[in-house]
Amino acid sequence: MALTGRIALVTGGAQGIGRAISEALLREGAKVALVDSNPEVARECRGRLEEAFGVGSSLFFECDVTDWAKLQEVFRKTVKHFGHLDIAINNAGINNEKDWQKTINVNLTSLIKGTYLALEHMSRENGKDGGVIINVSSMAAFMHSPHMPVYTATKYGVLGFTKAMAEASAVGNFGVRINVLCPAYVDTPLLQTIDEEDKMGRYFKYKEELRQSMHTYGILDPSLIADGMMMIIKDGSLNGAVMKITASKGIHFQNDEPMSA
Ligand SMILES: NC(=O)C1=CN([C@@H]2O[C@H](COP(=O)(O)OP(=O)(O)OC[C@H]3O[C@@H](n4cnc5c(N)ncnc54)[C@H](O)[C@@H]3O)[C@@H](O)[C@H]2O)C=CC1
Ligand SMILES: CCCCCC(=O)/C=C/[C@H]1[C@H](O)CC(=O)[C@@H]1CCCCCCC(=O)O
Repeated sequence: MALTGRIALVTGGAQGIGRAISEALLREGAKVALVDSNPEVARECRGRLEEAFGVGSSLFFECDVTDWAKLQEVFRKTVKHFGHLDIAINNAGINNEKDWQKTINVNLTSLIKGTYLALEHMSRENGKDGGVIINVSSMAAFMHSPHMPVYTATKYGVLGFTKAMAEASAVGNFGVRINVLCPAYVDTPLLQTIDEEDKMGRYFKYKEELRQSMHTYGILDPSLIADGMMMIIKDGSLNGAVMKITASKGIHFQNDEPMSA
């Protein structure tokens, strides 16, 4: 998919991985709707992006992805403003083992809703022209840790949901490629949550072990995750792909064992 004139929507787009992919998309001539619940980071991000890529290349929506009505409105306004939607990246995610139900609501429930909204505006089922969806899981879906059990559960859920939706899209001829991306540790503010007792709750006492895990496995730059996302966006053959990104192997894919009869 060449990106000039393509329209992307990125949740959690104002910081970290979401900001990295938003910048990468803008550099390649796409237009981006950034959806984020944090007005401060969004304001700073907007200033930088408009300075670098011009006013009008991006839209900013202050929206908590758990607010269903607002999320519907954001998708609707994006399509109304730009005319169509080609790329949806469900990236927004948190780590909060204390308020673990919020973690499920942001990381999984709202990602499911974001996927369905993207299909509403992209699927051939609805007379649209197709597109690509990237859902962000984690290597926590392959190497669980005792420190973040609910975060881990949400990332397992994102993996399974996305693989199933890719199959549904193929069977239903949606014309939408649906893929999942599983990074290891990435150098973003999310990692600071391991030092916050109000986020780690009962698992706060394990923070040194988590630090050691980060040291063992390394911490990736967000730009590498953006590179992986761009690969998925540009490779029209990818549907149902599970992209892993680690320090040891870089960008690579999970090869599923064939289903046995
Ligand atoms: N940083 C890491 O080590 C890894 C992160 N991931 C995943 O990557 C995704 C992005 O994470 P990071 O960029 O690291 O986090 P981050 O905390 O740096 O950025 C997340 C962005 O999402 C926004 N956000 C959070 N909750 C929101 C909500 N309810 N509605 C709208 N926006 C919301 C935040 O305001 C922030 O701008 C998450 O799904 C995370 O689970 C996966 C593997 C590793
Ligand atoms: C602190 C909140 C952000 C958590 C980021 C994340 O998703 C971390 C995942 C780790 C999980 O909690 C336990 C792990 O071991 C995950 C990292 C695994 C890295 C594997 C690298 C393997 C390799 O390099 O071959």
